Parts: sequence; structure tokens; C-alpha cells
Amino acid sequence: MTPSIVATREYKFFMDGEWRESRSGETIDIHSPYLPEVIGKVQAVSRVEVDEAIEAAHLAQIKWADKSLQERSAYLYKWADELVHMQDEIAETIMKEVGKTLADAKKEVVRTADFIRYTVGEAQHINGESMRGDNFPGGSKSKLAIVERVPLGVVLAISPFNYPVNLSAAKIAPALIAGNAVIFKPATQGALSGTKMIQALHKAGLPNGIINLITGRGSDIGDYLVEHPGINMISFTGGTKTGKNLAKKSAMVPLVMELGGKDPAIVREDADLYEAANHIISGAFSYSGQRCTAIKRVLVHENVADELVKQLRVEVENLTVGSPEDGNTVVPLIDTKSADFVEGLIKDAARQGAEVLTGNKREGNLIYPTLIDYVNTEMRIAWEEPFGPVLPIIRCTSDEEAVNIANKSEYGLQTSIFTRDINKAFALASKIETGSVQINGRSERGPDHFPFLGVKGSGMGVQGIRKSIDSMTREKVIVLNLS
Ligand SMILES: NC(=O)c1ccc[n+]([C@@H]2O[C@H](COP(=O)([O-])OP(=O)(O)OC[C@H]3O[C@@H](n4cnc5c(N)ncnc54)[C@H](O)[C@@H]3O)[C@@H](O)[C@H]2O)c1
Repeated sequence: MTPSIVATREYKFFMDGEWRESRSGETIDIHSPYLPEVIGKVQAVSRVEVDEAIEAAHLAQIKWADKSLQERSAYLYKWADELVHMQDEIAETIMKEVGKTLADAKKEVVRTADFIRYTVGEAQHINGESMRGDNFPGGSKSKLAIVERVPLGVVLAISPFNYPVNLSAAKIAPALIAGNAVIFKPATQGALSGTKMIQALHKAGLPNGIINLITGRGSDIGDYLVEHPGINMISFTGGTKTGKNLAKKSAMVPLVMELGGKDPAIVREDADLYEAANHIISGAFSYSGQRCTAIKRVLVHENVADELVKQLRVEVENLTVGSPEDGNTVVPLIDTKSADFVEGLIKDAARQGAEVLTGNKREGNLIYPTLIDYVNTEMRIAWEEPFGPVLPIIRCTSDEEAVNIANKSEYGLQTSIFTRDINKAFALASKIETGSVQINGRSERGPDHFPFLGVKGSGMGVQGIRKSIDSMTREKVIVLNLS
């Protein structure tokens, strides 16, 4: 096993332009999903320090918003360049911390640099508008409204473990370019990668107080951050349960939430089964299915189910399984609790009569890719999000039945429809209750300038570069009353 490059180094948190140890005197161990040792420690930041960070952010934000867009752009471009310079170091940290292959971790870092650059470009093309009063009956032509977008103040960015750099920067970059300061709370597992990303931003010379990295357990300081009166907007990505709790606790601040999913792949009788199977396999199993937009159930017409299942089974059995260090597709899950949960879903389905075709084997946190046929709607796996390498097949007798089961879910992130009939695809897409519908493709986030959203239990508000900037700014109207 490769020795850890991050050893048990203790990392500081970042506040008001300085790397600091917490006065709490406490640290949190960061474990790897696949290495036996603790790979790093982060500070357990106290509530008083949270107060201090938010105050520093407010003071700094005023000057930051006063800078020209070109000045703010220059810092963000430097940040993107630093990330690219640091890609090997950051990717290795991502691999060890969240168990992603080095190739995928590098892609995540480079995609993040691209994201930042595109965000700057997008912001440079946002303009306000003006309007005259007499467009409305009785309004006066002498009233001229100038409508601009202004920053909200201090944005709280809370990110999940699975894309610890990309999903964090997807909040931080739009917030910063729009003139906000940021309090960034990474997932506990993901905090080392998040820290490296902030080191890159620090190297870019960002003024003090604009970005603040607060580490600590979400369950300890999460509520305190969310309820804090100094927070002006919250951008959250994570599980639905955490998100619902957050929505209840926060008061009168704009929220954007990207939450869990149970994305179905609907395979019609007329689908190209070979194409569908390829998309479904990469959609369901890459990074062990630990993606919000992973395909988490297949709703296939019964007339083609045998053929699809045969193809899926061959492909599932060909997936590489093991350590991310060897470039495997199916890797150990983030922690034991997650592996226990996935195992519980498989056992429940098997107990209730589903046919486990392959997989259903576990070594530590590593769950072998598992394909389960003849799943019915009484089984937990038909509805619950596994965040693991397990794919249930539900056989349907009609399009209507598939759409009904798809829509009955508490989630509404994305749906894939596989068919050769484009008219039918659009007709079904219009009935589907998810943020996006993919026709003949796997569900996925991105390209990053597409709007990205979940409905129902999958979220509220919209991300995607332009939409994220919009969500972190508001309109300001100045009315000129001409004589
Ligand atoms: N829709 C999307 O864009 C998207 C993307 C990635 C992941 N996800 C979802 O995220 C989940 C997996 O990620 P996870 O396990 O890191 O999720 P999680 O909900 O456990 O944690 C997400 C973040 O919330 C923090 N947190 C925990 N308790 C908190 C509290 N009381 N107040 C504020 N913050 C708190 C955590 O520390 C972490 O930073 C899955 O459900 C997945 O579908 C959604």
C-alpha cells in the first residue's frame, strides 16, 4: 500500500487572511475510506471563532464589492492557475480522503479551474437594465429606473464529501466574482481537499477576510452557522435530511439546496439496448455510485427486460473493483456507516424476493457491484438512495407505469429516458417531475453552465454558472425622478 503523503499532518483553519489553530484546542481526525491510518487532522473551530470569521467577512466584503469586476476577475483567474499548478498534490489528497481514482481526482481539479474561468467570463457579460415609468398605465416618463445586480453580503457555502473541490468552488467562485465574502464549511471528509483548494486561493493573494475556511463537524457547528444572523445567503449541497433540517433552521435568507436523488433510467421497448446499457452502467457504478446524479433504479419495459438485464449483468461483472490507487471503478465507500446502509438495502430486497444476479459481497467498506432484478415497489431499494454500487431493476408493463413509479419518488433530481422515438421521448419528458430529463444519456451534472436543479426532496433553487451568480446577487433599483 502506498504510504500516505498527507501522513497525520494537522491542518489549520483559515480566517481573516491567516492560517490558525483553533482556540478550542481540539482537532478532528480525517480517515481514509481505504487506508487504515488517520490521514490528517483539521481544527474543530469554536462558535466564538465562527463569530469572528463572520465579522471579518462582513468588514472585508464592503471593500471587495467596491473593487472593479476586472480586479476581482484577476484574483479568480490566479486561483484557477494555482489549482492547475497544484493539481497533482490536490488530486492525491482527494484520492486518499474520499477514495476517488487519481485520474478522476485530477479531472475534478482541472474541471474546477475551467469552472472558475467560465464564471469570470460569465460575470463579465452580465449587465443591468433601465426602464421608464410610462410603460405602465399612468406611469410617468420622467421616472427612470436603473436596475443593477448587487452582492448579498456573506455567503455560507456548505459542501458534501463526494466532489470536495468542484462542488465547493461551484459555490465559492460565483459568490466571490459577484462581490460577496464567503464562509466555507467543507464536509468533514473532504476538509483536507477543501483546505488545499483554499491554499490555492490564498496563493492568489485574495484580500484578508474574503474567504474563510471553517472546519468542524456539521453536527456541532452546522446549526450555529446556519442560524447565524451574519449569514446573508446559504448555498448547500448534501443529503436531503441535512438539507431539510437546514431549511427549518435558517430564517429569512435565500437558500439554494442541491440534495439527494433517486434518478431513474426509463428504458422503453424501442430503445437501443446496447447504448442504454452502456449509459446505465457508467451512470450507476462510476465512483461506486457515490454521485447525486447516479442512476439509482432502472424502469424497463418487460418485453426487453431480459435482454437488457443480460447485457447489464455482463458489464457489471466486467467492472474493476478495489483500491482507487489502482484506478478501479468500484472503490470502497466513504465510511462503514454508508457500507452498512447499502448492505441493508440489498438484504431487504433479497429477503422480499428480489433476485440478486451478481455482487452482494462485502470486504470492509468495499461493496461489490450488485445488480438486483425483479425489484418491486414494496422494497426499500425501490425508493431509498443507496449512494453505493447497487442497481435495482423494476420491470414495467407500460410507459405510464414507468412514469408513475418515477414520479412517486420523494426525489426529483434527474431522469434518463432511452428510446428511438424522439416524439415519445418529449411526451414522456413533459410528464416527468425532475429538474432535468436526459434523453438517451445518463443523468449527470454539467456541462457546468447548464442550469442544475432538483425538485421535491432533491432541492430548491438553481445552480449552474449563470444561475449561481444570480442566486448570490439581488436586484437593486435606483429610480431617477427627472424634472
Ligand atoms: N444534488 C446535488 O447537487 C448533490 C451533489 C452531491 C451530493 N449530493 C447529496 O449529498 C449526499 C452525500 O453527501 P454527504 O454525505 O456529504 O451529505 P451530508 O448531508 O451528510 O453532509 C453535507 C454537508 O452538510 C454538513 N452538515 C451536517 N450537518 C449539518 C447541519 N446540522 N447544519 C449544516 N451543515 C451540516 C456536513 O458537514 C457536510 O459539509 C447524498 O445524499 C447526495 O445525493 C447532492
